Amino acid sequence: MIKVAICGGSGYTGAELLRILSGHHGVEITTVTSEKSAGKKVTDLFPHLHKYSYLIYEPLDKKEILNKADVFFMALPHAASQEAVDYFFKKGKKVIDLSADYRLSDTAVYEEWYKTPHNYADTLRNAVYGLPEIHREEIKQSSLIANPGCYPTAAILGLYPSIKEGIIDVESIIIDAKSGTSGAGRKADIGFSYCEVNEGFKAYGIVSHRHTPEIEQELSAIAGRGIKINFTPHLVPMDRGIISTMYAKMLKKVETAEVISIYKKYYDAEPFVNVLNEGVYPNAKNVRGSNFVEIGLKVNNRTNTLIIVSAIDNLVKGASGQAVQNMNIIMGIKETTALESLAVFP
Ligand SMILES: NC(=O)C1=CN([C@@H]2O[C@H](COP(=O)(O)OP(=O)(O)OC[C@H]3O[C@@H](n4cnc5c(N)ncnc54)[C@H](OP(=O)(O)O)[C@@H]3O)[C@@H](O)[C@H]2O)C=CC1
Ligand SMILES: CC(=O)N[C@@H](CCC(=O)OP(=O)(O)O)C(=O)O
Repeated sequence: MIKVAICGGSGYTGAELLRILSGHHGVEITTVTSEKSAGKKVTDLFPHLHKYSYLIYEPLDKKEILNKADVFFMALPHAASQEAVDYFFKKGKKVIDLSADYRLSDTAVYEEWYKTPHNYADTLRNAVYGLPEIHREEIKQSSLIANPGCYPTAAILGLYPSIKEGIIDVESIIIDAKSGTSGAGRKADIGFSYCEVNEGFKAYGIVSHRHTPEIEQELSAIAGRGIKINFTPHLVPMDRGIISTMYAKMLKKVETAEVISIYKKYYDAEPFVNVLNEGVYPNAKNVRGSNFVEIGLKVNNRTNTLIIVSAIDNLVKGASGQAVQNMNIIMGIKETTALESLAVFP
């Protein structure tokens, strides 16, 4: 049995880790942390997680919980994660960080976009960006996984084959993404209260969203040169789900059917990527509650543009599902364990 601790187990991604791991027979959850709910049962906050009636939240006391687990999931806000990740990693534990603290390989870029210091450049050098479809071999060798952001997961997987195959002009990429409200976490915030979000639909973080450098870092590595993107996120009144619609000018004359066939070849062996047939486009509902990614493609011959649409569940492939996928890889377990469920539809 792999002993698992979830630091930040009272938030949405922490709760989603518990839900997914409830179907993982090789795992025992020994520790869940919360500062505000220390002393309460998991089921006091989340009755749907009744399988865990024995689990009681405790504060994140690093020394106290160190020997209770082999794998530490860090489901904490960025900045709050940095020190604890460094501590558990240096003590020889496997660490999967759901925050953004170890995703950007350059601390100066992190500090510019997150407006907070990064104090662990030495540990950062050991982190692998945990997108299995692109970095599986490095993930296998690593004990510190920087689990990707939700928008970057949808965008990078959608763009990867087109960039790799030189189909699109990387200077022209536009990423227009929409997320459900759980993407903002469970914390109380007026901007995410019912009346503010329900029946609304708004753009935010234009030009300034902190996922911009993360997407640029990964796309630049794929392209082999520096890429700058236009990325605009939107908030939609759904609980969960991301749709990312991407546009790029084409460098080659390729018809839709051929682009789809290239994508199918790229993702043929990938258990969680579903490239849709011509004329079928992603729906956030088709991936809700699942670790799947849907990708739809269409060439606009009139404007010489490739349009790529990807859909994920932000809490699953965009966070906790991908984190479990990474745990399975680093622990040498079948990668799809506890992740095979199809979407909840409708
Ligand atoms: N929501 C999403 O779709 C995605 C989220 N992420 C990232 O995952 C991480 C967790 O997100 P999410 O679950 O949504 O966030 P939530 O706000 O829902 O939960 C945050 C958790 O962190 C704990 N926490 C907050 N501050 C501290 C602190 N200073 N020290 C210790 N514990 C603390 C909270 O505990 P307490 O009970 O004490 O408040 C809570 O358990 C974030 O970094 C987020 O950016 C990544 C991809 C997608
Ligand atoms: C709807 C919404 O608010 N979404 C979040 C993204 C969540 C996420 O993936 O954030 P991290 O990179 O911090 O892990 C946001 O835009 O800030």
